[in-house]
This record gives sequence, C-alpha cells and structure tokens, in this order.
Amino acid sequence: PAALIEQPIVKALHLGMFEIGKPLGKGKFGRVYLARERKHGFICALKVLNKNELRQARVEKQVRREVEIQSNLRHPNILKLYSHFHDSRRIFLVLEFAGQGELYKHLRKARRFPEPRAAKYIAQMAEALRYLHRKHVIHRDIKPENILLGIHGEIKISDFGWSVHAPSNRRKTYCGTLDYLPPEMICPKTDDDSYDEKVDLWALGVLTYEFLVGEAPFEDSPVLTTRRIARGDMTVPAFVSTEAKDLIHKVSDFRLFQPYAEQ
Ligand SMILES: CC(C)NC(=O)[C@H]1CCC[C@H]1Nc1nc(Nc2ccc(C(=O)N(C)C3CCN(C)CC3)cc2)ncc1C(F)(F)F
Repeated sequence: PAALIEQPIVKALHLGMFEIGKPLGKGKFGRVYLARERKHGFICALKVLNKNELRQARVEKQVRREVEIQSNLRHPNILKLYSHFHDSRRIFLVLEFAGQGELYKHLRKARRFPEPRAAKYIAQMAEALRYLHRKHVIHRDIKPENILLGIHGEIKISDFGWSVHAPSNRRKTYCGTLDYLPPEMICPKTDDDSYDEKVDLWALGVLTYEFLVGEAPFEDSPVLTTRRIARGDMTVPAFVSTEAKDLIHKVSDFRLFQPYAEQ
C-alpha cells in the first residue's frame, strides 16, 4: 500500500501562540488586536469575543454562521478568516490584518471620493459580490462600516454576521441603519418576506451614491427613510457626472427587472 502521506500535525491553536500587539479598535461584540503568531511571525488581527456577552445578546448562532461562512471564502476582496479557537470565557477569531484600516474613516475624512477612486472600489465590490453570489452567499449588510482596506488600498469586505445562504427569509429583526435596505426588506409585499442576492446589489447602488455624494441617498429619520426607500425617492446632486448618475440608477434598476444572470 502507498506509504501514508506525511500529514502535517495541525496543532490546536491557543492564545499562547500569539504575541498580542496594539489594539486596532472595538468591533460590535469585542476588541480587535494586531497579533503575531510566534512560530512563523505571521501577522494577523485577533478578534476577541466574550462568550457571556454573545449569550446575553443571543448572537451565538450569528457568530457561528459568520465563522462557518467566512472561513470557506477565498477572494482578494474578502477579508480572510484563517481560524478560530476558544478558552473558557472567550472566542478568538484569527482574521486577516487589513493594513489601511476602516473604509468609512477614510470616507468621512475625504467627505466624498473622487470618481476614479469610487469606481475602483465599486469594481472591487462587484467582483467580491459576484464571487459571493456564485456560492449563493448573501452578505445582507453591505455598508462603509463593514469594509476595510488592505495594505495596497484594496477593498476587503468583512463582517459576515448577517450573511446567509440564498434564498432566505429574515428571522431576526435587523437593528442597524435602514439606509442600505432594499424596498423588499423595508415593506415585504408577500408574507414569506424571502429575498435573494439582489439585496446586495441594491446596497451596492447605495454605496456608490454614498462614495460619490458623501451621504446615503435616503438618509433621514427612520420613518422618512423607509418611505423614501419604498418610493425610490433619491436625488443625485449636479456635481455627480452623468455617467456615474446613470450607473447608480442602473444598479438599482438592474436588480429589479433582470433575472440575476449568472455570468
Ligand atoms: C469590518 C468590521 C465591522 N470592523 C472591524 O472589525 C474594525 C473594528 C476594530 C478594527 C477593525 N477590524 C480590523 N481592522 C484591521 N485593520 C486596521 C484597523 C484599524 C486601523 C486604524 O486605523 N488604526 C489602528 C488607527 C491608527 C491611528 N489611531 C489614532 C486610531 C486607530 C488600522 C488597521 N484589520 C482587520 C480587522 C478585523 F476585521 F479582522 F478585525
């Protein structure tokens, strides 16, 4: 019989294997640190989640799904989840370190992006979404706060806490900004309130608008935002080029009238 192929012993990861560096900031449910894996000097981001906090917020299933989905994704514009481990009190996610940090901070600082920069980001987002949707994963929470930038300024979609396998219907009420939700999630017509990958395309249109204008198209009080989304009541300022304005309309129209053609 063929000799047993030398299987590398994959040792269980534990905290002692990492040298903890500076805090990178606070996520929704935990702190994130720059870390270096001692043996090979591998740089990563270590997200530390407190089990009790997750239990109290009833988000364990969401975190489990985030780990399950994100660890199986391999794309240059999707933040890698390399591994995870836990001790009695905490869960540790070993994530890719995004060298240029949080996109929304760059957007606030720049107020709005010049069109070439916005175009580069939207093209990378479209590539990442095409990869996700081919695997029937819907992100469902595309917004600037969930996007990081890699060392070369490339887009890294992160935070799959709200992602699901399509088609899906929503179980838990969404408690974030309404700005990015599409009409079918704002006022579901049918009672099954199921929806598919196209919700990410609507959000891509909203993201394009926010990159170019500096604020979300339907931003308002929750009640008015809901009404403006349902009516598609959006005005694009004059300083946005006609081509860019055309793209914003096309992305939201595209998803409403075209079957999501798998290329
Ligand atoms: C998508 C999700 C919703 N967001 C998050 O998770 C956030 C919450 C906390 C940090 C971030 N999570 C990550 N951040 C990085 N890189 C990073 C972050 C911040 C800076 C930065 O600007 N400073 C340190 C600055 C340096 C200057 N001082 C003044 C302020 C902080 C530089 C690099 N890589 C991976 C992650 C990840 F995702 F793997 F955890």
